[in-house]
Amino acid sequence: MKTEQLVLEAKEAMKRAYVPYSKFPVGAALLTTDGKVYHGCNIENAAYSMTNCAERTAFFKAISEGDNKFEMLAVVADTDRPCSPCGACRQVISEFCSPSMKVILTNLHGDIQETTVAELLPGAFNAEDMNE
Ligand SMILES: O=c1ccn([C@H]2C[C@H](O)[C@@H](CO)O2)c(=O)[nH]1
Ligand SMILES: [Zn+2]
Repeated sequence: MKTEQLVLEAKEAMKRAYVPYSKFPVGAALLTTDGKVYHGCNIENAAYSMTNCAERTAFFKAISEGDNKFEMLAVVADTDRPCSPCGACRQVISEFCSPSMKVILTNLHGDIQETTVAELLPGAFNAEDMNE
C-alpha cells in the first residue's frame, strides 16, 4: 500500500474522533504486513487523563485482534506542521515496531513528513534493558 492511501485511511479514522473537550480530532492508520489497516482516533473523557490518543487506539485494536506485525503508520490532524505523536505514543509505537519502520506524519494542508520509529524515539527503553 502506498503512503497516500494510508494517509486517506488516517483521515477517515479522524472523522470518528471523540473530542468534546479539546475539539482536536486526530486520526491514525496502522498497516499490517499482511495488508490489513487498523484505524485509530483519539477518545477523550471527562476525566481528562483517561484520554487515549489516535495512535494508541490503532495499536491496541490491532494487538487485541492478534495482529502484531506492522509495516507503516500514518497520523493526521489539523495542525500547521505534520502532526507529531506524543511521548506516550512514541513509547508504545517503539514497543511493537522495528526501529526502521516508516511513520508518515501529516496534516490537512497536505504537508507530509516521513520518519521512522527510531527517529521518533531515539534510545527508547526496551525489553533488553531489563536484566531479569
Ligand atoms: O499525536 C497526537 C497528539 C494528540 N492527540 C490527542 C490527545 C487529545 O485527545 C488531543 C489533544 O491533545 O489530541 C492524539 O490523539 N495524537
Ligand atoms: Zn499520544
